[in-house]
Amino acid sequence: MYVYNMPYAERKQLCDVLDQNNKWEELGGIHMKFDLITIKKLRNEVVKGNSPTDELLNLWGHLNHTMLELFMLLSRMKHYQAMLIIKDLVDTKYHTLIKGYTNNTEPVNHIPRENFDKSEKKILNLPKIAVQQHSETRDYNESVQMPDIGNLLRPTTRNSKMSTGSNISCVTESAGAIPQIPYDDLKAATNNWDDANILGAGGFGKVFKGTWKCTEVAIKRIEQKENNPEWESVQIKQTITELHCLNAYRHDNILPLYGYSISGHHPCLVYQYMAGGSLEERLKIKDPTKMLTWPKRLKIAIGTARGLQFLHTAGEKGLVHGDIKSANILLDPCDIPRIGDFGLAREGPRQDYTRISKIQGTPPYLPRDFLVSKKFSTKVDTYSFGVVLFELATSMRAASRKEPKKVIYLRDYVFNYEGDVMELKEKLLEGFDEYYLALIDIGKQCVSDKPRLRPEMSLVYEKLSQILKN
Ligand SMILES: Nc1ncnc2c1ncn2[C@@H]1O[C@H](COP(=O)(O)OP(=O)(O)OP(=O)(O)O)[C@@H](O)[C@H]1O
Repeated sequence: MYVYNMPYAERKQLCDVLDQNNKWEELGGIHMKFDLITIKKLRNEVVKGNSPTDELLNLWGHLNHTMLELFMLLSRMKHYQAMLIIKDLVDTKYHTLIKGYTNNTEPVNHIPRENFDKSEKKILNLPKIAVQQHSETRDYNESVQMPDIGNLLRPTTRNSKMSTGSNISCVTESAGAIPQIPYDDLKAATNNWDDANILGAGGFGKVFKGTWKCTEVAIKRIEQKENNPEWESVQIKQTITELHCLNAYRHDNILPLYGYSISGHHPCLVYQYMAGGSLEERLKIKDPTKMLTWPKRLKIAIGTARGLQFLHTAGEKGLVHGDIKSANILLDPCDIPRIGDFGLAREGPRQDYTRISKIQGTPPYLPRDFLVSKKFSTKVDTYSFGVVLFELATSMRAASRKEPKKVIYLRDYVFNYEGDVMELKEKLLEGFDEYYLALIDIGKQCVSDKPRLRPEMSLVYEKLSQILKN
C-alpha cells in the first residue's frame, strides 16, 4: 500500500501522535531527509492550524513511498506507538519490530491499555455485529458501518469536521483534477434543496436531482449527525475514498463524478445524473411493459462485469469495490450500468488478499469467509456480483423476511434450492430461458463458498458476453 492510500482513520491518528512533541521533525528531517527549508515550511502549517505531519506525509507520499517504508522509518525512530497505528497496513511478519508486541500480548507503554483492549474486542466481535444488524427495523439490503473505527480515532473538536485544514488537504489531494463547486451553486441547482428534487436517500444523506451549468446532475448531500464524531470520521474517510477512486478510475461502466463541494454547510458530491435510477429500484417494478427485459438484464450483467474487471485489473494494484449491490448499480437513459458508491473501496492486491481490520459492507452480499477471516480480495466483489446475478434472474431482493423472525439471503435460497431452478425465474417475463439459466449458473459459480472456486471478473465477463453472442 502506498502512503497516499493510507486510510483516513490511521492517517488521522498517526498525525495526532507525530504532531505531539514535534516528532514529525525527526521523521521528516533525519529519516525522510527533507532539507531545512522544507522543514521550516512545514512548521508554518502549525501556525495555519494544519497538521505538519499530514503535510509531510503528502510530500513524501507523492514520491510513491509505501506504508512498509514508513513503518521501517518509524522503527528506526523506535516510535512504537506510531508503528502500532499503522501495523495493519503492513505484512504481519514485520509486526515483531514493534517492541513488546506479539499477537497475543498487548504492547508495553505505548497505547493506553483501554484503547488496545477495545480494539481487540471489537475486531473479534465483528462477524457477530454483522448478524446483530438483522434487527426488526432495518432494511437488510443496506450497507452497514461495522463500528470499529472509533477506537482508532480520538477526534478533537478542532479536527473533526470536513472543513479543517488536514481534511481539506486530504480532500483536494484525493480529488485531483475534479473541480470544487461553490456550495451556493448547488443550492441554486436544486432550488434550495427542494424536497421535490430528492432522488433517494442512503446511509450518509439525501441525493438530489439538480441542474448545474445547464447539465442534469445528482447531488449527494452528506448530512452529519450532530455530536457523533465517530460517524463523522467514517463519512469523511469514505468521501475521501470515493473522491480518490472516481478521480483515478474512469470507465464507461463507472459513475462519473463531476465535482465536489466542501465550502458550505454540508459536504456534497456531484455525479452525472442517471435517468434510469438504480438497478435495485428497477427490479421492484412489476408492470411487464416497464420491467427490464431479459436482453437488458443480461446486458446490465455484462456491463457491470466489464466495469468490475476493469477496476480489478487497472493501475498497478487494481481496486476492490467492496460494496457491489443492485443499489450501487445505476442505469443511464439507455439502461447502461454504471457502478457507483466507492466509499468502501480499497486498492489491491490483485492476486492475493489483504487482511483488513474492519469489516464494512452489506451483509447479504458478503461471503462468510470474508466475515470470518477478514480476507479482502477481488473474490469478495465476485461473490457480491453473483448475488446481483440472482437478483437479475429472479427479481427477488438480496435479503427478505420469509417468516417473522427469519431473514433469508437470496444467495442461500438460490444456491441451495432443491426443486427445479426454473421455478425461481421472474414470472412476469417470458422466454429467454437460456439467458435466465446463464444468470443462475454463472451466479452460482460467483457465490461459491471457497474464494478460489469463484472466477475472476474478467472470466465472468467473457462467460456472460458469450451468452449474448450465441
Ligand atoms: N447519479 C445518480 N443518478 C440518479 N439517481 C441517483 C444517483 N446516485 C444516487 N441516486 C439515487 O439515490 C439513491 C441513494 O443513493 P446513495 O448512494 O446515497 O445510497 P444507497 O447506495 O442506496 O445506500 P448506502 O450507500 O447507504 O448503502 C439511490 O438508490 C438512487 O436511487
